[in-house]
Amino acid sequence: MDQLAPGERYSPYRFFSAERWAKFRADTPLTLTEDEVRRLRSLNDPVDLEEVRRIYLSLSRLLSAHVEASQLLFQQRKQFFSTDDAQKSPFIIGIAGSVAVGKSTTARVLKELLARWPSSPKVDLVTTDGFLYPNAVLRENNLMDRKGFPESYDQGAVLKFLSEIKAGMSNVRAPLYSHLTYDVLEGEFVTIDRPDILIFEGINVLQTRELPADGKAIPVVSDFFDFSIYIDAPEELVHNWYVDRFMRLRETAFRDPRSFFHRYAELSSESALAIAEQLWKNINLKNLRENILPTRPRADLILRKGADHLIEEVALRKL
Ligand SMILES: Nc1ncnc2c1ncn2[C@@H]1O[C@H](COP(=O)(O)OP(=O)(O)O)[C@@H](O)[C@H]1O
Ligand SMILES: CC(C)(COP(=O)(O)O)[C@@H](O)C(=O)NCCC(=O)O
Repeated sequence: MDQLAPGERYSPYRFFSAERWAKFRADTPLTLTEDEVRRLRSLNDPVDLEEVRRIYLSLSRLLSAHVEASQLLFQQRKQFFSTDDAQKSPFIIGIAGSVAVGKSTTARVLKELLARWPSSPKVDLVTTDGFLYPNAVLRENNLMDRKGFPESYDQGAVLKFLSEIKAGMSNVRAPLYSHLTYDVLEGEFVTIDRPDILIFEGINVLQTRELPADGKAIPVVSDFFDFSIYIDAPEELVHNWYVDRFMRLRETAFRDPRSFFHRYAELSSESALAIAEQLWKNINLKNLRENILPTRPRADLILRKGADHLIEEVALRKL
């Protein structure tokens, strides 16, 4: 299951090497600078302007075609219903993938590229960590070792948020999370006010649930998506990225006394390494195998990374 399917004939995807994919950029202009990319990337993610040129410009062009097509369909629906008062809802892009695979960098780079289209769309980005239950609730329910698993999120709040966004409502609030305190920021929200495009990023966004026996289906998060992306990489590489990042954070963020992991800043590197390995193996790897990787075949587009976070292969769902 670790390789993307090599045979295209019976696959729902078309596969492209990064080099072939880069050609679909056509005349899409490069609207970011090296400094901007550096500012957008996460700790330990070496994405640079060349990677934006190679991968993200073609992706931006593809997404532009999808957004245009959805606007056209919206106009046709209006004609179909002979109505003029239909509310245009935001185009929602979901981004999924393992912890430490680099979702945040991709989401931020895309947000900037899309916002710089000639039509200057309003693009917002929301991450799902704000919808995690607060640590107090997780502790009460013995779920601290299940952070990131489906049951650690307030799924009802996620669905309410997305259905309000899709209904075209203004000033919809999303809760916020702090990686520093490792907890939801109580009473802090970001307000999303009718964007043209919303990027919704998190490990769990393509998850499904069992079909209800009574036929009364509750929606899943991806029911609200117009396009979905899964960021993929071999398990061993993601493991290395997680551990390397943890060791870098130990020298930076963990030094802050407010950091949940502050106590690890003073540990020997061997002990810190052992903790990182434990967090990876007992929580994030388990979650990747049980809940995240199984959702990969649901994505419209899969970006497959190799060493150094560089994308080596792109798989696009056939129409
Ligand atoms: N313990 C931490 N302290 C500070 N920042 C963190 C910590 N863990 C993760 N981050 C940052 O949070 C963001 C999200 O990380 P993560 O959920 O692992 O997803 P991804 O690496 O796919 O973007 C990244 O920008 C990462 O650098
Ligand atoms: C907060 C996360 C679950 C990521 O959540 P997401 O933003 O994808 O909803 C993850 O960064 C995390 O904290 N995992 C728990 C184990 C660990 O400390 O690495």
